[in-house]
Amino acid sequence: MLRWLTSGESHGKSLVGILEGLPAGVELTTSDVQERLARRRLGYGRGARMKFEQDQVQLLAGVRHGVTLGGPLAIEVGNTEWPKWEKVMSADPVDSAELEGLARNAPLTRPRPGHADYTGMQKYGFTEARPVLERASARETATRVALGTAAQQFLAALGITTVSHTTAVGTVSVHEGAAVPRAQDVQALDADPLRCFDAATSQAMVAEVDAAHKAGETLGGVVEVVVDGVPPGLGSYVHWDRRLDARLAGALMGIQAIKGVEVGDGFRTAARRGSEAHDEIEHGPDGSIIRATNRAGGIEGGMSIGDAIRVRAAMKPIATVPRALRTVDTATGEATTAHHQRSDVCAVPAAGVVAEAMVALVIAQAVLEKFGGDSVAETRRNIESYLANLPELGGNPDAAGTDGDPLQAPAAMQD
Ligand SMILES: Cc1cc2nc3c(=O)[nH]c(=O)nc-3n(C[C@H](O)[C@H](O)[C@H](O)COP(=O)(O)O)c2cc1C
Ligand SMILES: C=C(O[C@@H]1CC(C(=O)O)=C[C@@H](OP(=O)(O)O)[C@H]1O)C(=O)O
Repeated sequence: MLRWLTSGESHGKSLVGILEGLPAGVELTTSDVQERLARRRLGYGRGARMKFEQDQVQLLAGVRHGVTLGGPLAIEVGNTEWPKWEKVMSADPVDSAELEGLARNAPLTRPRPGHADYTGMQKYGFTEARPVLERASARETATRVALGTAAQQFLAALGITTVSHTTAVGTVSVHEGAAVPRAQDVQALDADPLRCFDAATSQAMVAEVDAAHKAGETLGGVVEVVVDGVPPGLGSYVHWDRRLDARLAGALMGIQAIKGVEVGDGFRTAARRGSEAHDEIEHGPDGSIIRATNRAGGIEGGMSIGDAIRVRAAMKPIATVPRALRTVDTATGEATTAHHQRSDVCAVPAAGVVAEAMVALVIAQAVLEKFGGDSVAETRRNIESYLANLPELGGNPDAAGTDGDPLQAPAAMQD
């Protein structure tokens, strides 16, 4: 079973992630992780912190000479800003005289609507928001991207690729039916200020961010993750918690500020008639069974069907609004405005990179559940054997690749 945990505070010394259950033989280097983390920092509209703070990656355990060993993987993402926070965030007690007068240590008693501040203080018994926001902050997503890199490397070795892109920022969105990026488009996406695959829409998104910035506002948006090469049959219809769509949705909703998830055409499907909503089954040119469309996003009955998986996540606008929202000072009870030092105007492109990492972790988990394997080679063998024996029910008897026997695998999949 693949499982993962993250630890660390926004202004702590380091974030640490542990990934347990990854097979041996996955190629993974420090620069692979660094590269993905750099991608998470991209995006028009991110705040000052992305410029002055750096991620310092160390593969602490589970990898030797660039290849995983099969034991738990431990990745540290150190924070170059730590010297400035050493006293404020010290694990050990600090003399109160040393903290006195430190602006960074000023109690945050004006909780931000839309963030975890107020209820976090109530729930954990804090009198100010610092101890809450340190963990609630999306800085933690750096760890997910680091662990997601390992999952993506594993999946890539099996021919499964993941890519994310921005489909909406505020009111600007890519048009229905716009081209969907694939793995080979990652460089082009990274070069786009908003990781949007449509140049004209991207320009409009830049203008939307500029307008929000000028107005002291923040923005949300929508990201999409596309996974190619997934074999049919991951997940299951037999129980709610085994459904692949449910697991992907849970992982995406677990990202800070994500408020909605769509699988395939999702909410748009709800407005269609049945005949326009589903993916009809037909014979491809070689007689194999294919789908005429991919509206379902590659998942039916809680199982991957073998077509590209497409999932979208909707992000709410950043909670730390420069034009500060109304709140109550928890120390005095007076009506006031929420604390604001700085913030991202829009972090949607970064959320896409995080979403991609979460999707990769869930798909890797589902692959290992179905196919097992202590080494990548073993997982690959198991997948090949499964595919070679997967019956192509209803294949065209006259076409190459099947003799029409429903239990006969297509020739292309046989050893
Ligand atoms: C990549 C990323 C960057 C974010 N940057 C900020 C930020 O600069 N300021 C802020 O207030 N919230 C930011 N957020 C959102 C907060 O983390 C989020 O609003 C908070 O956790 C509450 O959201 P929730 O109700 O979904 O938990 C960011 C989220 C993500 C995913
Ligand atoms: C540090 C990161 O994101 C942070 C996530 C975040 C939040 O409230 O979620 C708030 C901001 O931090 P601050 O309030 O200190 O400016 C972001 O910069 C990061 O993604 O690495």
